[in-house]
Amino acid sequence: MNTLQQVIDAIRPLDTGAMAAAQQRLDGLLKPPGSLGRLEQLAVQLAGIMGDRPLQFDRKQIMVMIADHGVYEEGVAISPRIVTAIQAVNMVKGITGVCVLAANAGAQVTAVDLGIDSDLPLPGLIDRRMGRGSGNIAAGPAMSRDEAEKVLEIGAALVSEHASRGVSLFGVGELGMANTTPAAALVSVLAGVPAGDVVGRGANLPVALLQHKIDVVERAIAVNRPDPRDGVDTLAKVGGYDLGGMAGVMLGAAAEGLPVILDGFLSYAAALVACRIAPLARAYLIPSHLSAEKGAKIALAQLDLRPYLDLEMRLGEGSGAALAMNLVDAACAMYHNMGTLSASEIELPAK
Ligand SMILES: Cc1cc2ncn([C@H]3O[C@H](COP(=O)(O)O)[C@@H](O)[C@H]3O)c2cc1C
Ligand SMILES: O=C(O)c1cccnc1
Repeated sequence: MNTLQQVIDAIRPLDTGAMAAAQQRLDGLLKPPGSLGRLEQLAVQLAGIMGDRPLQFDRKQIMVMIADHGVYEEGVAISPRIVTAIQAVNMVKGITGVCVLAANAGAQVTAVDLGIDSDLPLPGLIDRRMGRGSGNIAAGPAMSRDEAEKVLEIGAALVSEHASRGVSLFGVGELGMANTTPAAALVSVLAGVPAGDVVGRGANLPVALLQHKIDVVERAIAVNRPDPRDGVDTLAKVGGYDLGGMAGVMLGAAAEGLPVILDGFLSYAAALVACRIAPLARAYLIPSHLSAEKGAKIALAQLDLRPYLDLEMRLGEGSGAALAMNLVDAACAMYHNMGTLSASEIELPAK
């Protein structure tokens, strides 16, 4: 398994030559140049990521990073804690939202246990358990710095294992009751905004409990004093195993030179961690949808990413990443299969 430093050192800027060539091809396709809008920009980004490799993604994989959270005990979530384990098993059964949307996009789902609070390993999950949930961030750190590095390395290693088996497009997802609390703490710290601006209702927390959740996030930051310049420190102090695993998947994909599609709010928090650790990783991130969670816009603005879809979704699991895989396929189909202006002897004035 590569060390975090090796993963960081392997990340390269995008291939600007391939991007210029892709732009030229797009401008020559049978349409007014630019008229396929952001689908064209997506194709250019993908071309820059793939360089001289084919712009084609036959094997797609959504990595669902799963863990419990000590901060659950502060009463910041209303779903029973056991739902993490139950829903993890449902991932293996293929009946969750992400599984159904992934199947519809021709993608596989891998469910990774990074720290579910359960007596025994759960059948069908990849067991990378770091413990039975991270620490309660309202009282102390989520994990040690060593554990934070390890969970990032685990996420990156899972990507390289799948890449060596031919996966060329990744999506991130997560599962973990109460995880919108550490995610809000990460966004508050890394975007430098008050907790009240980024704490949302997660999975239907009653509005009456929202101020309590804000107080818990503020306490977590006051107790742990994370250093916003240090992504690993911030993850260790106010993050969680699932969020760290997601950041690791992003760093791993960037290190492999492969695109990785974000999901909702939890993925934005993890992306802020990944980009704080390795700013070059950002170029490999493909936003999918605008989560309905409060704080989504702030997190995406900090990442300087504009989502493609706005379906008012707030499920998580990787559901938005699965949907955006259809967009990636569309961008590739457009790029390869459209006719050209020149073959139809059409000449257009410059853009
Ligand atoms: C049945 C069920 C399925 C889910 N799938 C994703 N989440 C989402 O909700 C949780 C975060 O919200 P909070 O911080 O309020 O607990 C995470 O597990 C997230 O993946 C679910 C939540 C539930 C209840
Ligand atoms: O944005 C998300 O993905 C999200 C929001 C709330 C709860 N679970 C997931």
